[in-house]
Amino acid sequence: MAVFTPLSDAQVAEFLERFNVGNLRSLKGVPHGTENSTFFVTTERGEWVLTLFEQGEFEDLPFFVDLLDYLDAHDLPVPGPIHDRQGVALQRLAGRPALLFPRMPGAHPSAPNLAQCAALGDALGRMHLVSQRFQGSRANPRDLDWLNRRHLEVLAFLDDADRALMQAEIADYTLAFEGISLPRGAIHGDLFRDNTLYEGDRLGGIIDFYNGCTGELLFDLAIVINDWASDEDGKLNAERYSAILGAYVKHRPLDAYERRLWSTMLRMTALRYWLSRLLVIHVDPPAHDITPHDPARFRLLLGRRLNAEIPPLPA
Ligand SMILES: Nc1ncnc2c1ncn2[C@@H]1O[C@H](COP(=O)(O)OP(=O)(O)O)[C@@H](O)[C@H]1O
Ligand SMILES: N[C@@H](CCOP(=O)(O)O)C(=O)O
Repeated sequence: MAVFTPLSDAQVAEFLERFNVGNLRSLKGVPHGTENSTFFVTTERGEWVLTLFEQGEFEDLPFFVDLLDYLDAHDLPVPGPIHDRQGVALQRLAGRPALLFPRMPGAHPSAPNLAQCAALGDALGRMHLVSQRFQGSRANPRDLDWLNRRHLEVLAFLDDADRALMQAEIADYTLAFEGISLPRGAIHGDLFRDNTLYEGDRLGGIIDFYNGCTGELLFDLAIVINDWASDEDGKLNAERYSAILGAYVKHRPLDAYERRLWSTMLRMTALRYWLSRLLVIHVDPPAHDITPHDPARFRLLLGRRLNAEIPPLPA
């Protein structure tokens, strides 16, 4: 269930008059979102996605609009927000902040093949190349400071071994990253398979930029590898790993510090999701009735990254 604020045809038809997108033909609530109300809208001019923002930091919405405008202008496969006849993207509808997007083609890849992995690495490399010049700024809401602060709230829910592991890991990351400055820019921040759409091997779109921020580019890349290149048992799949990274480094080669901190970043981003999922279950239950993601998946990934050799990075 992901339409938290229902909309009538009449409301949406009137809303569309603000834009130059044609007249409403059909409106359909999207069932599988988790945070916002999402609708597929068809007009005689095309297909659109209407998002009503239900929660989160509304003051960050202008950052997301600017970032998507910027990436769209640089030919990245993202839904550039539609601006109204006055040039304004961010709207209000049914008492909620609202954005209208083009509907991107395709479906989420649950088991991406190597061509799909390469397409993702290529797009992410291109994105990070240009995102270093993006002028907007939003601190990474899930950075090491956040880990240091918020892990304290879940320690009581862990067994002794996991509690010791989480504390030792965060202490290790704090030491490893101290005084080091990695290449930074705008990042997606949550680039899981279900935030992409593919038509066959072609990447049709990268969506859901609401964890987008400015931070370390390597953080984004490590999130991608953990989700896209891990097998069911949590081990890294060497082929998918090489396909993504090989395509990525053609656009943005990694520097010496990034190479040195790569395995630490893979562990840190695994722990980031272990922690955020534990927080959802034990500390901040969602406002709506949705099934929480399983923290055990990222506990497993963290264990694998600690105990198995990480394949070499491509040159
Ligand atoms: N621009 C888009 N093009 C195509 N489908 C989209 C687009 N934006 C969202 N969707 C679809 O709507 C679903 C929910 O959107 P999303 O922004 O991920 O919401 P939530 O943050 O609530 O999970 C996505 O999984 C996707 O299927
Ligand atoms: N994709 C994430 C959810 C988003 O992360 P959050 O820290 O903003 O909750 C997941 O799979 O857990």
